[in-house]
Amino acid sequence: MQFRTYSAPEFEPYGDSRQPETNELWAAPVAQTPIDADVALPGSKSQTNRELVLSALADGPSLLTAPLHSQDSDRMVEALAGLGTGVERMPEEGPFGPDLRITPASELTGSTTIDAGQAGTVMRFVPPVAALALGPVTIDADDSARGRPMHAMVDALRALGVDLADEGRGALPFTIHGTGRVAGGEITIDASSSSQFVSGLLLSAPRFENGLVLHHAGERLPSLPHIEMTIAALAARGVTVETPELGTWVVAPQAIGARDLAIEPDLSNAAPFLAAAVATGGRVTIGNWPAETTQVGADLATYLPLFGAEVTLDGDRLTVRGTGRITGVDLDLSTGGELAPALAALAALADTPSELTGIGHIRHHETDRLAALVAEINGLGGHAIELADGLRIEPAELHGGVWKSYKDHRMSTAGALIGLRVPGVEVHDIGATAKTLPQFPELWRRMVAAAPHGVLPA
Ligand SMILES: O=C(O)C1=C[C@@H](OP(=O)(O)O)[C@@H](O)[C@H](O)C1
Ligand SMILES: C=C(OP(=O)(O)O)C(=O)O
Repeated sequence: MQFRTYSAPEFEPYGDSRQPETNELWAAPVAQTPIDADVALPGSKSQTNRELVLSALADGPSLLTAPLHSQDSDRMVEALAGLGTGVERMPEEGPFGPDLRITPASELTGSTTIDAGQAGTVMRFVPPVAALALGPVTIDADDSARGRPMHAMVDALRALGVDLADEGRGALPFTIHGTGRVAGGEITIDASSSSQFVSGLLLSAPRFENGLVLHHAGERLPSLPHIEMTIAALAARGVTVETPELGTWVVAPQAIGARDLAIEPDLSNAAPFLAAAVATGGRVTIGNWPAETTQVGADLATYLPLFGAEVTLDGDRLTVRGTGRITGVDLDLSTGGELAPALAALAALADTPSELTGIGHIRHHETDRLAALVAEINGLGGHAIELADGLRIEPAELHGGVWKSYKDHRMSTAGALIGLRVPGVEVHDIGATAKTLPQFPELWRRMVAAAPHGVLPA
C-alpha cells in the first residue's frame, strides 16, 4: 500500500508553520516586574524527527504521542510521505497538536522531490532513506539553507554504493537514483561541521545490506549528545550500535522495531524561557521535564547556575530562579551549540565578561550564528567579538533597536530575551520561530504577562 496523499496539516494552534519571512518588526515585550510563570512546551524537534525516520523504516506501525508540529517536523513528515510512508493524524490531540501513527511503506518509492526547508535534520537524515527507495529522489532546501554543508553526506552515500547526481557541487539540490537497496559497508567521513551526518547514516544503517562501519576523522566532533540520542533511539527499537572506539560506530543489518512512544518537550527551546527567569530575577517552571534524557537542553540545569541562577527539579517540574544578578560565564558549548544564542543573549545582560567556546561549527547553522550574534548584540550597544571557535561578550549598557533574525529561530528568541530587559528592542521576523516553535510569540506573551508582583533587579 502506498500513502502518497499526505496533505499539509490544517491544524495550526497559534499560527501557520509555513509562514514566510516577514518584514514586520515585533516589539519585544519588556518585563516590568520579575517573571513568575509556568510554561508548557511542545515536543522535541530532534526526537520527533528521529522517531519519524525510524518509524518509517520499522517493521510495523508506530504511534508518536505529543510529537512536534512545526516547519522542521512538517518537512520531515512530507519527505517520508513522499517516499510512500503512511502518516495518519490521530483524533487524540494534545495542547500542541495531534498524535501521529506512522505506517512504513512495504517498499519505499522515489520519483519525488523533497523540500528540506531549513531543517538540518531533514537534509541530513533523509538522503540515506531516499537511497533505500526505488526511483529518483531530488532533495532541495530553502535558498538560505542550500549553502549548509552536505559534502560529508554526498561522499558517504557514494562510498556506500549509492548513485547520486550533484553536478559536482557537494551541496543541495541533488538527486539520488535509488535502486531499493543500499550495499553499505565501511566508510570514513569528516563530521566536524555537523553531528547530523553521523546520526543520519546511523538511523538508516540497519537497513543497509551489509550494515555500516562508520569512522569519523576530523578536527572535532560537535554535538555528541545528539549522536547519543540517535543511538538511544535505535536501542529502544532493538538495534545495537557498537562503539569499539571513540569516533567509530558499527551497525549490523537488522530489523528496526516498531514502537509507540511519547515525545519529550523540547529542552533546547526551553533555553530562552528559563533564561528569562535569570534575566528578570524571577521564576520560570517547565513541566514534564524528563527524568532521564539525551537532550542537550538538560544541561541548562548546569549552565544557568553559572550565570547566578538557582535551579531545582521537583518531580517533573524544573524551576529556574534568578537571584537578581547575572554573572558572566566561561563555557565550552561544543556538546550543545544550539544553546549558544540564548546563552549569548544572557551573557550580553551580564555584569562580568563571558566566553562561549567550542562552537565554531555554528557558523553553519541556520545562519552564521557567531557573526549574527556579534552584529546584533553590538547593534544594541553591546561589546561582542568573534573568537576562532566562539564568542567573547563584555558588559555594556544596551539600548533599543532592530534585532535581525537572519531566518534563524534561535536568533529571534535571543532578541526576545534581551528585549525583556532592554526597552525598544524590535525583532525582525519573529515568524522565524515557526521552524521549531510556531507558538513562540504567544507562549512568550503569556509568560511575560504572568509577572504580577515584584521589582526588577537593578
Ligand atoms: O541531530 C540533531 O537533532 C541536531 C544536531 C545538532 O546539529 P549540529 O551537530 O550540526 O550542531 C543540533 O545543533 C541541531 O539543532 C539538531
Ligand atoms: C542548528 C539547528 O537546527 P538544524 O536541525 O536545522 O541543524 C537548531 O535548531 O539550532
